[in-house]
Amino acid sequence: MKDFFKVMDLDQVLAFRSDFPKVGTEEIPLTAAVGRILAEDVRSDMNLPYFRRTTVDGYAIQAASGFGASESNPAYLTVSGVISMGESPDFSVGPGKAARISTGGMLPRGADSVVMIEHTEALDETTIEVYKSVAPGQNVIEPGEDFQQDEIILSAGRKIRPQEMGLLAAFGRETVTVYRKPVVSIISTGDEIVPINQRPGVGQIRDINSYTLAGLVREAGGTPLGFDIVRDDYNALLGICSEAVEQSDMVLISGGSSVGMRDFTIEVLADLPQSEILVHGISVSPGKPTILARVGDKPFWGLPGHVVSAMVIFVTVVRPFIEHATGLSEKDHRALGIPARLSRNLASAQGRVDFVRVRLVPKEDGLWAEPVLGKSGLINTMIRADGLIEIGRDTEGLDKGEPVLVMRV
Ligand SMILES: Nc1nc2c(c(=O)[nH]1)N[C@H]1C(S)=C(S)[C@@H](COP(=O)(O)OP(=O)(O)OC[C@H]3O[C@@H](n4cnc5c(N)ncnc54)[C@H](O)[C@@H]3O)O[C@H]1N2
Ligand code: MOO
Repeated sequence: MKDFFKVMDLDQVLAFRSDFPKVGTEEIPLTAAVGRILAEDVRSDMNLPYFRRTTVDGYAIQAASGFGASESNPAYLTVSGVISMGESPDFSVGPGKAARISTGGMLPRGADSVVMIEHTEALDETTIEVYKSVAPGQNVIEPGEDFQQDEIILSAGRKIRPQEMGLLAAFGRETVTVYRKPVVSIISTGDEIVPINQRPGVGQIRDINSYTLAGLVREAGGTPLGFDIVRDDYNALLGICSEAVEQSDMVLISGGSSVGMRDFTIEVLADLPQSEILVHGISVSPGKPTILARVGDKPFWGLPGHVVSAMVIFVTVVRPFIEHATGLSEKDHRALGIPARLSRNLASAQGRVDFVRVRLVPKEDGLWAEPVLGKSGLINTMIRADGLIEIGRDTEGLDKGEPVLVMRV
């Protein structure tokens, strides 16, 4: 009988990431950059903001001119000008003076703060009463307060979110160099699997994994490349696998990873040119029957066929490899979960890591994680779940009320 012959711990498997290269880079328009991974360090070529600017509508003054001012004892200041937006004021504000200014306007020389319009009253064209004092620097953004000239404002490996797009825009970057999106081939195998546009006959099932995996690949920053369903046939599988390796940066094949009579994945992988089996079996549940091979310099995964197992292995193992390929600075999704408390006791076998599907339930006393139990062939358990919790390999289980981290799925 066949057997799993290279069973490894999760962390041993994850350590293989560094054996694989990152994908190349490309220059893209800033408008298309959201979700991409920066491949360059970006340096500021000027202060942001470039000039001292106010955050309110009011009067630019020297703070000392209004010290001690109150409703009952206002300070009287002389208006020496109005500041036009987008221009540098050509006058200064001395002691006892004020200049009308709008939000975002540049402070004139001499002024160090801005008193809000609602804390003043104009007595006539040139005189105001100030009812509230301001501290030096109040209601003002200093030059370089946001970002200083000549600093690294974003480092390579950073995921570009809308706020990073805004920052790049602030520095006039119309294009940005990012890592290419890794192309990930997705192959489903099994004589019983039919395309989703067919009504399954008795003994058949529609291809679920190609779709869950394509969604997961996209979420992880890759581009999925779909293939036709492959029958349980050594030659057919070998042909498609060779094609997939040619056309992509990583291959995922689901089904046929176990040790049954029709599980050819391991043989095909062993026979592909320049192939080395790194892992055959991971000490996790669900998803033990997982294969990782290196074909040339590309990772090739045999994922378990069960719909939940394929997803769990993707988010816990495959995703970190995709993120590595995209150049993303290391991000530990398992450690970044949402803190919650377990709603019931959970038993677990020692010697393997268990990933348990949970639903998040907000209650008066905080967030609770309620296990969604069920076989790993049932997609409904993933539909009802909000995430996964991890039970460590040296733990016999968790007690009701114990703190857990919920990794979103
Ligand atoms: N004697 C043993 N049998 C099994 C073991 C074991 O350790 N010893 N492990 C079980 C576990 S756990 C899993 S998971 C499966 C994994 O098996 P395979 O990776 O070889 O997958 P298949 O047998 O091809 O399929 C399993 C199951 O999933 C369905 N499937 C497959 N592909 C798809 C798809 N694209 N869409 C929807 N459903 C799919 C398939 O019809 C099977 O029902 O092995 C256990 N057996
Ligand atoms: O490991 Mo299987 O992947 O438990 O269902």
